[in-house]
Amino acid sequence: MSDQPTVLITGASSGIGAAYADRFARRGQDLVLVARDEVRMEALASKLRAQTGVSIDVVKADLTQAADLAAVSKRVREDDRIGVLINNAGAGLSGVFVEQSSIAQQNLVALNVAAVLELANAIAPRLVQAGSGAIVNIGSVVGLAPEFGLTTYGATKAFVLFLSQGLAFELGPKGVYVQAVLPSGTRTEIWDRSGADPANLPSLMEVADLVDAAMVGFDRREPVTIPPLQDAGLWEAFQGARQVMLPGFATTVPADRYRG
Ligand SMILES: NC(=O)C1=CN([C@@H]2O[C@H](COP(=O)(O)OP(=O)(O)OC[C@H]3O[C@@H](n4cnc5c(N)ncnc54)[C@H](OP(=O)(O)O)[C@@H]3O)[C@@H](O)[C@H]2O)C=CC1
Ligand SMILES: CC(=O)[C@H](N)C(=O)O
Repeated sequence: MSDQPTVLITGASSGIGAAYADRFARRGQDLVLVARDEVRMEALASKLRAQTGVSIDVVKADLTQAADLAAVSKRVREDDRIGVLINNAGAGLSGVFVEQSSIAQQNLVALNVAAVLELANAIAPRLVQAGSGAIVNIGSVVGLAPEFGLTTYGATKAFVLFLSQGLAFELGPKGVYVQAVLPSGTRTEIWDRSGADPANLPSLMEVADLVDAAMVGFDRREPVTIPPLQDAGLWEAFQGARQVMLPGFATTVPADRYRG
């Protein structure tokens, strides 16, 4: 057993989550892999156990199902070897808002929002008590861009960014590191799964490049890591513009433009 914290990764059966599993295993950290496809996770776990010698548990769970989410949440809450949560499981949703069914939107929110929130909620008190550990939430640049037209998906990812920034503000001073990772288009199965038109795919980053960049941000304890953003100054300017507004919210008087 490793003396480093165990890493629980949701959505570890493919794509970004599987790449995270590979990177943390190569750092010698034990893993808990969570997703629905047990066969794929077992295959990944066998390979990584053989290559790295780490211990890996596989947990089959559909995080949109209350009983499965509760079981994973209980594990996160109670297993004090788990010191890093990678909140990665997520899905996309193709089509325009008026054509998406309410149930499809609700399922998306269950996975991309409710499960992320529940697992953060399950681990945070324990990490605060320990004064260490990390929560990594996988958002998306789409959460910054209503103009991309992926309204429901983008809204879930805007939630992930806000949650991460709020948690960083609350938990950072208590020794817990919180990172939001905002990929843009990355070559994974998400496009196929969400029914995206292959003819309209954006240019895609390779998943290994995305996760290696995210790990650089992780090691630097960066609060928000945006691997495709070439000019970090743009993000800083965006944050600065937002923060300039904040003191002005403390007023009891409506702005002049709203007074007749
Ligand atoms: N690829 C991209 O372009 C981008 C991806 N992202 C985000 O990255 C994250 C990972 O996606 P990515 O690797 O690209 O896509 P993949 O489709 O390859 O991976 C998604 C993972 O989530 C798991 N998953 C899906 N539904 C459920 C469920 N109901 N319960 C439990 N696990 C589930 C899948 O496993 P299984 O089917 O076995 O359950 C799989 O392991 C997502 O949050 C996504 O929004 C963000 C920006 C860009
Ligand atoms: C489905 C998508 O839109 C993509 N994964 C992204 O977040 O860029």
